[in-house]
Amino acid sequence: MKAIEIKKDIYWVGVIDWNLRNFHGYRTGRGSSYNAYLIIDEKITLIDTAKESFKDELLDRISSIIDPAKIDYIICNHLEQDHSGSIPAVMEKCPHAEIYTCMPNGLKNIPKFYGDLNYKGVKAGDSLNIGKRTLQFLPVPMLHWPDSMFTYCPEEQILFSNDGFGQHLASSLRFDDEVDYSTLMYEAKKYYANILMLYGRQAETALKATANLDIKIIATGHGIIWRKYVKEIFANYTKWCTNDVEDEAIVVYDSMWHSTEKMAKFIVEGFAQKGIPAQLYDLKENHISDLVTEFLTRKYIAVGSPTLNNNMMPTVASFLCYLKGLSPKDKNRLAFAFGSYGWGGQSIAQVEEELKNCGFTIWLDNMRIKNIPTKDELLQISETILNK
Ligand SMILES: Cc1cc2nc3c(=O)[nH]c(=O)nc-3n(C[C@H](O)[C@H](O)[C@H](O)COP(=O)(O)O)c2cc1C
Repeated sequence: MKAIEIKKDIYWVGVIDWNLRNFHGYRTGRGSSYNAYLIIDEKITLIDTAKESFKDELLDRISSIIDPAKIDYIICNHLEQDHSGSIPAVMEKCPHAEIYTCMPNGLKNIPKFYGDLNYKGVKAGDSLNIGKRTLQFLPVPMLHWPDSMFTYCPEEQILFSNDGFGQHLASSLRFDDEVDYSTLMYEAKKYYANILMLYGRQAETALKATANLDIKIIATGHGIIWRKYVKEIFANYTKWCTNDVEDEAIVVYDSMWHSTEKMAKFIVEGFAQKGIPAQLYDLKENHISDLVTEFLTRKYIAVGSPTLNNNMMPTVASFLCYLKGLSPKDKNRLAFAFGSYGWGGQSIAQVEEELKNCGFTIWLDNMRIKNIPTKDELLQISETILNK
């Protein structure tokens, strides 16, 4: 396993997780990578590590450039184990190295992960001279853990952004101009939606903190390194974190006997007649992590469930639980609930309640239809949307 030079004396020494398909519930259909970077300077510096199970691959790539015993500094931009898990394995090779982590939370928490090692805390404005180069630390708390930080190298104009701007995308290629642009941007959007959407304010702060930096390369902690499309990924992050949505709708439902499904189709029809593009998703066929990705840039959301044993269907509950956790709590997002029922029909109000808990504005009274909808009832649905 060889290191890949991304700039003179700066190497990607990460690992590729080709077969990763589930990252704590986020479906990662294209795998991922855990990117680490080795800087050869007067002080040899390793930026981030990798999941513990990939430690041999990481050490192999480092060893293709230098003996890991020579590492002086390890920068831990984020404590989560996919980036920090190989710290003990690396420290076994270079026991005198110093580990830099963000203050206060990184420094406070890291001993619970890796015991008593040689930790140094850094804060906003701190920098570390490593020889010809300097590393400046930019804490980005809650993007997406309390200890998260970016590390910037002004001499090289590289931002080591850890989870920021990352994508779960496994590839033997390392740079944005080498891979398919729409796949790359879709995976960056999916990553933002599933990991960072609830931290929009923190993302905005992070963007402001980097606005005055000259950044030619964003060396991410996952996936592909940005060098050609730096402006584009910054522009998209600005859109995503400010809830700059399109006048488009997403309709999500489950259905046992197709009645709620019929309603869903006439909801899409109503949006289409109104000139609002809408996409329809059956929760039996679609993964919630794909649906929140679609939701990210759409203004309208309609969620439907028939009543099952006095409740909404578990698939719908799961989707709403996930959405509520990630929700940007944006009042400009417009929502409503719908569903078919047999007698009590409790599911529809439950769905509406969860949409309120997501922080959305309820745009339409919920739509309830007893048993199988008639043609007239279905036409009424699309007309209600059209006339709103
Ligand atoms: C196992 C089961 C449990 C149900 N429980 C309820 C219930 O508690 N309350 C209710 O109003 N309807 C209940 N229903 C009726 C369905 O909500 C009704 O048939 C509805 O039209 C189904 O919509 P769908 O075709 O979208 O699945 C139940 C149906 C089934 C099959």
